[in-house]
Amino acid sequence: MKPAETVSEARSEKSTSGLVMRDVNLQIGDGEDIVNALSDVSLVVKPGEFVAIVGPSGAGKSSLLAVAGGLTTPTSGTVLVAGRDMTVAGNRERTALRREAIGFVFQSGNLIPALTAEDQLRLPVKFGGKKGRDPLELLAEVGLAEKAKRRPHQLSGGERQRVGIARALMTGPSLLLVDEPTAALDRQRSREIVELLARETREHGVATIMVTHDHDVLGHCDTVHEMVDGRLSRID
Ligand SMILES: Nc1ncnc2c1ncn2[C@@H]1O[C@H](COP(=O)(O)OP(=O)(O)OP(=O)(O)O)[C@@H](O)[C@H]1O
Repeated sequence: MKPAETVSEARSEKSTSGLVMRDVNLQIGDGEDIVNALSDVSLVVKPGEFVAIVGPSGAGKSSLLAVAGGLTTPTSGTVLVAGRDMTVAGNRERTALRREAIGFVFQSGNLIPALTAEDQLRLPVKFGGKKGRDPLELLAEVGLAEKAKRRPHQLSGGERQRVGIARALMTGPSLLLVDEPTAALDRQRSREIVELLARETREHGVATIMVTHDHDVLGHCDTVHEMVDGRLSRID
């Protein structure tokens, strides 16, 4: 049983269309090998808010993204995305919610080698079954108007990352989960990519969480949280 206060808090936050995580625990493994990947993690990210998560390797940052994105079910706790509870949704509903309401951006763009930039953007809409934004307009928004017909090998690392960001925004997600977006980029490109994420977050009212090791880019974020041994605390 959850304490009554937590339940009513979670209910009153149902109208928040970003992310609400309350008292989330994730245990991985069994017996003596059990790892507390997440311990009592609570985090609210409102629409238009840009949150960074830093912390040492193995601290639980990827686990947090996996739970927030409905890829992993936590051992206990509540995870609301766009007001819907990911932890009680069945597999099918969770997949639908993920496609409609959540965008993922990965380290190196994770693009499909054979597809042009424009076609990379059409994919999530094809699978999501939801009317998406106009790919060419979105490519222009991320500074790639001239490169819509290029395939990933004809783009720079920063440009590939921009395509990855545009693709994640195609369905107009409530929540954007970004894992180490600047890992493969130099300083200048890193700054530009994070500036782009900050702008998209604010202009489109997306709740964005970015995991990063790059302390240079934290100035663009609204709040910074640190993950240590599965525990999350706000540091800025
Ligand atoms: N499938 C798994 N089986 C067992 N333990 C796991 C598994 N996945 C993750 N872990 C453990 O859970 C903890 C959190 O891992 P997680 O990948 O979330 O950390 P992280 O902060 O993202 O690390 P990094 O910065 O290196 O990517 C670690 O102790 C890790 O070893």
